Amino acid sequence: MWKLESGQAKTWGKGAVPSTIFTPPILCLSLRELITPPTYLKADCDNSKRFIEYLLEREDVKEAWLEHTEHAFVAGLADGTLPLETFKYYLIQDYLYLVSHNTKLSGTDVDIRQFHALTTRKSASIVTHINEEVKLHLKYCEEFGVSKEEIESTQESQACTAYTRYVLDIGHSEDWLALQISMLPCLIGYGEIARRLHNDPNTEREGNRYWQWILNYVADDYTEAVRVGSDLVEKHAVRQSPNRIEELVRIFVHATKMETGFWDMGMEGNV
Ligand SMILES: Cc1ncc(CO)c(N)n1
Repeated sequence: MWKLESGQAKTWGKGAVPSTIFTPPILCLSLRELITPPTYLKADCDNSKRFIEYLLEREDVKEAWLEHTEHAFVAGLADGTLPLETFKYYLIQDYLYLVSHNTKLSGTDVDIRQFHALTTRKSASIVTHINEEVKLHLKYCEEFGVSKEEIESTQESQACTAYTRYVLDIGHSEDWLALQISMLPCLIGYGEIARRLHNDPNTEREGNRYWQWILNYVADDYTEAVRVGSDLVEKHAVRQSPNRIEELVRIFVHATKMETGFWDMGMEGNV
């Protein structure tokens, strides 16, 4: 994030008139950076590829992405073999995860620029959707015999805490786009997993108690949230320098590993 160095503050004119002179970030970029298109728009790339597509096809992203989207937990949802207690524990933690994102990212208890921006810009749709998902989740938990009281008396797992605090940390220490990228695996991952399982003829439908989970994430409201969130990232990604893209990719990979950690936590039970 760009901070005002103490040496940058200057008094302007006579008396105590304002002001701090802020060095715009653009001055700190080299000319080369400014005129070089982002790596994924270079001549040797297929320019029609959008940023997210480019991201997911990168060798250094692919492995982490597959580990998350094709996790054993996901396979257990697809064929219905995931033990019920495992799923219930995951569900509780997922609720705590969503609530944590919801309250912390909605700007209600964090007063920093990015979070205000999140609630006031269109990107709020991501947070708004989380809001919706929280409500849905409670109903879904009930169907599995998990009450609100049980959820609220359960401690957050380490994986849950690590993930939500990582996103918060990016929000505090980086800028708005970095925050969006740190939430991108969360947004697009479940959408991609559910779409794949939904289209796969080998997925158990009848008699699979987790089929509804798949349906939840192919539902219109979720796919719409994915579309809006993705479009927003696309819009801003084209304006980033190559160095910045590399930084964002690192954030994306880290957040993806946090998603995998969340499934691991689900499989391993109470950690
Ligand atoms: C851990 C996790 N990632 C993504 C989603 C989708 O919003 C979710 N509910 N939980």
